[in-house]
Amino acid sequence: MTTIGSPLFPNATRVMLLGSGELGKEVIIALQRLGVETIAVDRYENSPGQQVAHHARTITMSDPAQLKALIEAERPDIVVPEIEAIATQALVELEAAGVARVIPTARAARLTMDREGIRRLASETLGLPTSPYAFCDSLQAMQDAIDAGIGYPCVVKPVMSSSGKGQSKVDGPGQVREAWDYAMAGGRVSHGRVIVEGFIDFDYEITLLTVRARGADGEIQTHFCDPIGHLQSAGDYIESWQPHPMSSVALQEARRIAKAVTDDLGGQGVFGVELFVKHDKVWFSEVSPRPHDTGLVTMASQWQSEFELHARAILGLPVSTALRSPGASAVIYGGVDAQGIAYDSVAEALSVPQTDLRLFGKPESYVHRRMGVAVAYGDTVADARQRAKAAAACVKPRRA
Ligand SMILES: Nc1ncnc2c1ncn2[C@@H]1O[C@H](COP(=O)(O)OP(=O)(O)OP(=O)(O)O)[C@@H](O)[C@H]1O
Ligand SMILES: NCC(=O)N[C@@H]1O[C@H](COP(=O)([O-])[O-])[C@@H](O)[C@H]1O
Ligand SMILES: [Mg+2]
Repeated sequence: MTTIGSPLFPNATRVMLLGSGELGKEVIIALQRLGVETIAVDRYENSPGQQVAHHARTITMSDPAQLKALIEAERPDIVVPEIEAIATQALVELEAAGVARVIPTARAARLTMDREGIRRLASETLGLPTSPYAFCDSLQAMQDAIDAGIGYPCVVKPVMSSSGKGQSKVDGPGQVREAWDYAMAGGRVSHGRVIVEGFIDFDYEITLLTVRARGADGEIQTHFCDPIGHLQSAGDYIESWQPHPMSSVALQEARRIAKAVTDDLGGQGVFGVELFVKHDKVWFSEVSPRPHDTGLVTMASQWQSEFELHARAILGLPVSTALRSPGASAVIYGGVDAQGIAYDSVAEALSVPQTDLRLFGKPESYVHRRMGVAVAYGDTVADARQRAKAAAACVKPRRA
């Protein structure tokens, strides 16, 4: 039996989001619709989620002392990591001490915040197919790893980064130093360590949203959403669509890999399992133990979006991953470096039939910061993609 209290009363069911960007904002809205009291935490004030939560807190989430102090003071029933750059070791300790229930588990948050943790688990412990890789602490070590077998082209990424920050493709020896310097400057938390991966020449890549939720019998069940196809530019997603067609062999393999990883990580909630596919061969790339940016499309394509699924799964409620319609999403970048920007031509965007917009309300725009997204549904994926792109292209962010 799941009981939910009343927000702002002593019996409230209180959920704390660690990271409150565009993804957390939607999780918070989903939780609030179920009567949950929400606490949005982020590294800066007036983050998207903080604008809609009952409570807003701003701390350095990568500082274990600050994170512990906040969780001990607030004592939420559930703690939901939303971004990688968190002092996850503090979460492990708080969970072990019975102070916090972390989604999906503190160990999953710790392993996935660092590319090394999740890559070694997937490849070396679970034996899943991945690109060849090496972890390196210096430019020389990276050059040696490339020469010793990773080869060219390869991809260099800080061990702690997301949305392509600090990531670059290296086509030959002349680009190695540049890739190292870019990685050092681009991580979310500077660590001086990178992963260098052999480049996989895939036909397409997908996110397989995988939900671990309790069934009526109280046992954890694994549910798969339809595969989400996506396009990336500079390591960051620009378009996604659902469903992405796959051969039954590749789909079965994708589900096998997703199940193996999520079974090991455990807990309850949504996972975004990123996979590369060529013919019937599937490689594991990485996994988010939380809703995924490419999954924004599910706001148009599923009966229960990935955010609603996450809210339900963590509260122990039933879930359905059923598709409602083919759908697509297209990203709106800031285009300018400025605070308090304005968005022109919103009506034109929404005059594209079967579309919707999310303007995240981030207080500060950068040229390449994701500030909004257009979502669309259609008779086919091609139709939905065309609508989402048309709507996104209408929106014109500018200096106020
Ligand atoms: N080894 C590889 N071979 C080919 N393409 C790659 C490889 N690694 C990464 N990419 C491309 O770069 C994209 C981003 O890589 P990755 O997911 O590792 O970065 P990220 O910073 O974690 O991004 P996000 O936070 O958006 O998931 C991938 O979706 C893929 O398109
Ligand atoms: N790929 C991970 C991802 O999309 N994460 C989303 O972006 C936010 C950070 O955005 P910001 O860098 O613009 O503050 C995070 O809080 C999360 O919502
Ligand atoms: Mg990724």
